[in-house]
Amino acid sequence: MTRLIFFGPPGAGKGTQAKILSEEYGIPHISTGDILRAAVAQGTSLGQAAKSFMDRGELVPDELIIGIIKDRLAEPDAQQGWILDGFPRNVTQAEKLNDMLAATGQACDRVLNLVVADDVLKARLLSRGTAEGRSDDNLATIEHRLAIFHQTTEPLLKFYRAQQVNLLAEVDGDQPLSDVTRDLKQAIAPTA
Ligand SMILES: Nc1ncnc2c1ncn2[C@@H]1O[C@H](COP(=O)(O)OP(=O)(O)OP(=O)(O)O)[C@@H](O)[C@H]1O
Ligand SMILES: Nc1ncnc2c1ncn2[C@@H]1O[C@H](COP(=O)(O)O)[C@@H](O)[C@H]1O
Repeated sequence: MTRLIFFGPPGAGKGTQAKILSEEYGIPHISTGDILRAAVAQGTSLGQAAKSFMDRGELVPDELIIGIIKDRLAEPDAQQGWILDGFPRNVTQAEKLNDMLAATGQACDRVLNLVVADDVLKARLLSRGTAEGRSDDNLATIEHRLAIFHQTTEPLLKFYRAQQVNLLAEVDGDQPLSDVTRDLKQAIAPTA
């Protein structure tokens, strides 16, 4: 059973690595950002409610996000484990996740913190904006997303550090892709 949270700032490589390891471990990659972008593209009520927050680089209100995660974690494919990417992003979300897991006798196995410096992140996100056309990958919104990360999301590290010894592991995300994957695997299963 593998239940993992990929943690880190925008552009740290959470999605890239989650895709690789979800295939390797045979567990779903659950990205709240991907779910929201799909909802925006489909014009659903969730997408309409989330769009202006996403365009500004603000966090979408907790009640919307928590509902998404609750429904997604109840799907059959999520019963054997998962990789969360982009959730939780504040202490309220982390507490709700703990409550949801406790209600079904589950727990997170590892929180993997991908560490990358802001100047590297900015360069990565600007080039992703050019390559993939993600509308929030413009300089002003990138800078705001980084500020929100440092103000609101990064304090979660203290929350997880206080939860349980060895729950949180730090990985250098500023290395070639395969080295990051290797270090993540080592942090997930140190004896493997
Ligand atoms: N180790 C790496 N070295 C160089 N570039 C990388 C590395 N990992 C990811 N990238 C590139 O950086 C960009 C951001 O990566 P990715 O989308 O995986 O980040 P993320 O943490 O999921 O970001 P966000 O939270 O904004 O969605 C992508 O263009 C990706 O190809
Ligand atoms: N967990 C979340 N809480 C609030 N808002 C969220 C969350 N996950 C995604 N968002 C919104 O979507 C964009 C893009 O997210 P990425 O994880 O970078 O793909 C983010 O800026 C929030 O507006």
